[in-house]
Amino acid sequence: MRLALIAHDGRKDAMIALAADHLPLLRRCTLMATGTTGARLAAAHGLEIERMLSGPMGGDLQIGARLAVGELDGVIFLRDPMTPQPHEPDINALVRACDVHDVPCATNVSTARLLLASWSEG
Ligand SMILES: O=C(CO)COP(=O)(O)O
Repeated sequence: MRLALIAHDGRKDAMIALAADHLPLLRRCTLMATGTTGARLAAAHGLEIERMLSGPMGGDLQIGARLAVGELDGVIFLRDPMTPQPHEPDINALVRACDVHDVPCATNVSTARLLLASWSEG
């Protein structure tokens, strides 16, 4: 399973907690992340993660490009719905790419837990 993990600043603690509950699965996965999210996850859990640029610097676009060529099986993208983001077009492009290529994309913790539980079984 090849997963991308992305969280806005207001959702990074939620991402760390989510990952803590699914470490056996995540350790079996090939992981990529935007820059700061990846750094936080690596520091908190020792996960091996390919880190892209930070989101506002183009990291979402890098992940979208990899997804578009078939290199991802799922995306967990904990967006902060309460805070405007300067790179909103990049965020929309990544979520759109998930829809274009029919790649599962969880944008909140509840959906992410459902996907992770499903992937843990598979
Ligand atoms: O902004 C982001 C996603 O849109 C996340 O980027 P960082 O993980 O670098 O904070």
